[in-house]
Amino acid sequence: MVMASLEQAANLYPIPPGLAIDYGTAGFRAEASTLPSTVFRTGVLAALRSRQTGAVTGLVITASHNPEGDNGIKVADPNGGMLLRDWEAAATALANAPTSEALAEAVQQLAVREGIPAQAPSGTVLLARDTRPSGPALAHAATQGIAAVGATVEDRGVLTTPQLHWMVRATNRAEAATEQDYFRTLAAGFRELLLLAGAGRPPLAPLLVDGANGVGAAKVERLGALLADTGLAFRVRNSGQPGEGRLNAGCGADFVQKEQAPPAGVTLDELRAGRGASLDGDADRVVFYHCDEEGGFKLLDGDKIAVLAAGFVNEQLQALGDEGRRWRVGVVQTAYANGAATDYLRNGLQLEVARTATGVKYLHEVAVQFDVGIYFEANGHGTVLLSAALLEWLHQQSKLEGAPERHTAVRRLLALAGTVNQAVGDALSGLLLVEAVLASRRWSTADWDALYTDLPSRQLKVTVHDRSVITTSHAETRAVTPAGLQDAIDACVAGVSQGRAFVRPSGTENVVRVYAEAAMREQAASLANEVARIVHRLAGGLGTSP
Ligand SMILES: CC(=O)N[C@H]1[C@@H](OP(=O)(O)O)O[C@H](CO)[C@@H](O)[C@@H]1O
Ligand SMILES: [Mg+2]
Repeated sequence: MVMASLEQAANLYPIPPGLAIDYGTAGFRAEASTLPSTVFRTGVLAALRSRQTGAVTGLVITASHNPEGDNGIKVADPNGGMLLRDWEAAATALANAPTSEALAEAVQQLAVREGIPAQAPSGTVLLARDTRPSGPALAHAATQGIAAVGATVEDRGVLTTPQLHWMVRATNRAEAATEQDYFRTLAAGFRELLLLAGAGRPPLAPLLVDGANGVGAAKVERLGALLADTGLAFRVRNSGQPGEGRLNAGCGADFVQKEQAPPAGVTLDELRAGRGASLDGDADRVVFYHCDEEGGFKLLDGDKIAVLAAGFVNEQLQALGDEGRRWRVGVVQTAYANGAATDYLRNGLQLEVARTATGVKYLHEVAVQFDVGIYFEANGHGTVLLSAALLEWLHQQSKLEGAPERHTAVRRLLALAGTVNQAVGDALSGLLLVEAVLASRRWSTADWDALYTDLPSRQLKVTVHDRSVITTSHAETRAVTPAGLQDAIDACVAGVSQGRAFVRPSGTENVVRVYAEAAMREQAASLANEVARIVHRLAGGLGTSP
């Protein structure tokens, strides 16, 4: 590596005064104008990771559900998953190195620590961005960073986050890895699942899709066009076209899930006729909703998707008898999972449920330990992963003669692995997964919703002077600091029927998140309010108390 050229290139991207940025829940995120140096340096890091592993890595420029003026950057590891956690600290160190000399030094240290030989292959990074106006300039900064350490960049243009992750995984497996291949793979899996649903199934109902005015809108249109002959009809709202609203403003998966309300441009009346779904700003999350019998808005969140997927997988494995039952199925959730969902998975479906900290990188790590690992955050970010051993066994089984039900189960599981992105959570996969399972089961949205009843819950955000004063333990369900915070929360929860509440600093926004659930809606809301006031009082709240 030629450090002089790195230093020279880095001089064009000086770090803004006072910058302190952290590789958080899902990469770096901040107001876009503060990001060029961070993005340049993350380009350097992704190139080094590629060089170290001898495989391509990926970079996506996006701030997902954040407002349009923010942006960010995430690294895709060679397996298509999130950046190895060991490397996150290096990403933070590189981003915060105060001068270009300090950056070169940090790069040297990383090269030594990770044993990256000077003569290693130069490295290749696949690059993509979402639709934010700040994207092209930041993509240029990333390109410069990648080039500064002699690696090659392949700019794939505007893509969803999961598309880029899928491409990284496919490239490193020497599989076809263009965007067209991505669409073809998902579509082929979906067609197979529909075929196996049998001739008697009702036609697919049209689905309203809220594209959050982001990258997912155009991609979902393309997917829909490819599958039009199956009867799948996406009616896209918040498409980001001129005249529509702004990215994530009053729409998108995060808004709908947190507010438990329909997105802009979708009325309850329309939902009476069919279900809707909302993607987030980079299309790695999806939540569904419908209008219930009382005429109210009902959310079907990531927990509901996990339950639907888990039940379907479970049923296929059961159909394979003792041999099927020897494969371990596990569902991974975070503390935000509704208590009723966890209960249904454990006691209704008799499945193993694991719990991790927030952020799909943690869920994914645990999910890969199962033969079928199903993970979804309540906000709709997740996927279904099938192990290599299970896939190989299924391929063998698919070649054998056997009872038709057995054969169907094998083919369904294989089709699932194509439909559902095996690299990361993917909203487009989520749409197809839900539609295919509902069609297979001949279920309406109401049938799906009726599997279990969510405990009422409420989420709030509190702005504090420094959110890092809150530290947590037990998968973020207990506050360790500041002193007295957890005791005060415990005291509030104590009197509430089926009450549960926790707080944690967000890793993507400058807020503290409050979660509360309880047997009754009003109790969940007042518990959340009370806890928010405690946070404001004990953790340095800004402005007036909530
Ligand atoms: C409560 C919640 O939804 N938190 C989200 C949010 O993280 P925070 O660290 O809570 O800001 O964004 C993450 C990235 O999309 C996602 O993984 C996570 O689940
Ligand atoms: Mg996202």
